[in-house]
Amino acid sequence: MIEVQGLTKTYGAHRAVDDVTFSARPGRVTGFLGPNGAGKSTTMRMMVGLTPPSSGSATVCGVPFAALPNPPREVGVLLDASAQHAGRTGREILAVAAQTAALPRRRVEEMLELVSLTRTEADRRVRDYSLGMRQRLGIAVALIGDPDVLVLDEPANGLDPAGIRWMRDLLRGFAADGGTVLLSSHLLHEIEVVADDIVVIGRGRIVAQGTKAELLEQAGTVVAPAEATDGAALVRACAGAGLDVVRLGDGALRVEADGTTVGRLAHAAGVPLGRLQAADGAGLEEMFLQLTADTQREDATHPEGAAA
Ligand SMILES: Nc1ncnc2c1ncn2[C@@H]1O[C@H](COP(=O)(O)OP(=O)(O)OP(=O)(O)O)[C@@H](O)[C@H]1O
Repeated sequence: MIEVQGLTKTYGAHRAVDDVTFSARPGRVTGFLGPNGAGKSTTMRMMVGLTPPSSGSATVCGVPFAALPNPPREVGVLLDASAQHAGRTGREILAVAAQTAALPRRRVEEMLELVSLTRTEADRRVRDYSLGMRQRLGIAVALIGDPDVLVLDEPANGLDPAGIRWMRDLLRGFAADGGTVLLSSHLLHEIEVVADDIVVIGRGRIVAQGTKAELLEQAGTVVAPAEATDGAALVRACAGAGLDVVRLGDGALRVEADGTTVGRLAHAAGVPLGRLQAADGAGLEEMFLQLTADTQREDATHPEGAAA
C-alpha cells in the first residue's frame, strides 16, 4: 500500500507538485499518468525519501520510506535506469544490491534469469548497456528483495515491443500475487493496457483519478448525426443540456454523458444518429489531452477545439 497525502514541492516560486493525494492499493497496478514536466518524478522521489517535500507526507507499507528497516525487502524502486554506476557490470550491481539488503547471493542469478540478461550481458559494464538493458537491470534491482511494493518511473522507456509486453506481464503477475505497483508514464496507452487504477497529473496537480473503468465511463460517448447538416443542432441539444461537448473532427462529437442521455437529447432535438458509442480508449485519450492541455508543450488538442 502506498498513501500520498497533500504532497507539495516548491522550487522558488514554482510549484512542481501541488497538494497531491492518492493511494495505490495491494493487488492492483496504479498508473501515474501525466505529460512531460507534470510532476511525476518529483512525486515519486518524495515518496522514497530522495527529495524532501515542502509539505505533505507519503507512506509505504504504512510508514514513511525512511522508517523502513530494510527498504529493498519492502519496496522495489526504479527511478532512473541510467543512475547505476557505469563502470560496474550488471552482475556486480546486483551483487551489491543483494549484499546491502542482506540477501543470499543466489538472488543475483535468479534476477538475471528473471529479466533475461544473458551471462555475457551480465558481465558487461553498464556503460555499454542499451537503455532497454538498463531498464531490465533496474527492474532486477527493484525486485531483488522480493518486495511487496514497486515504484517505477517510466519503466517502459527504451524497451522494444517484446520488452514492453514482458514488463506488462511481469507487473500484472506481481499485482496478481497481491503486490502493489505504482508506475508512471507520459503515454496513455502504456498505462491503459496495464493499470487497474489511474491517477492523472497535470502541472503538479491531480486532475483525475479512479479505476480505469470509471475513467472510461467519464470519457463519455462518441456521437455523430446521420446527416452532417444536423451537426450544429446536435451540439446545441447537448450543450443546451449543460453537457461538455468536444468536436472530434470527423463530424463526430464526444459528449460527457452516457449513451442513453445523449440518445434521448438527439431524439428530442429531432436529430437522427449515425453513430452512438462509448468513447472507450480514444475518448480516454481525448480526455487526457483536454485535462492536461495547459501543460502540453504542443497544443495537441484538435484544431477545432472545444465546441462548448
Ligand atoms: N531540482 C529541481 N529544481 C527546479 N525545478 C525542478 C527540479 N526538479 C524538477 N523540477 C521541475 O518540476 C517540474 C516537474 O518535474 P518532474 O521531473 O517531476 O516531471 P515529470 O512529470 O516526471 O516529467 P517527465 O515525464 O518529463 O519525466 C518541472 O517543471 C521541472 O522543471
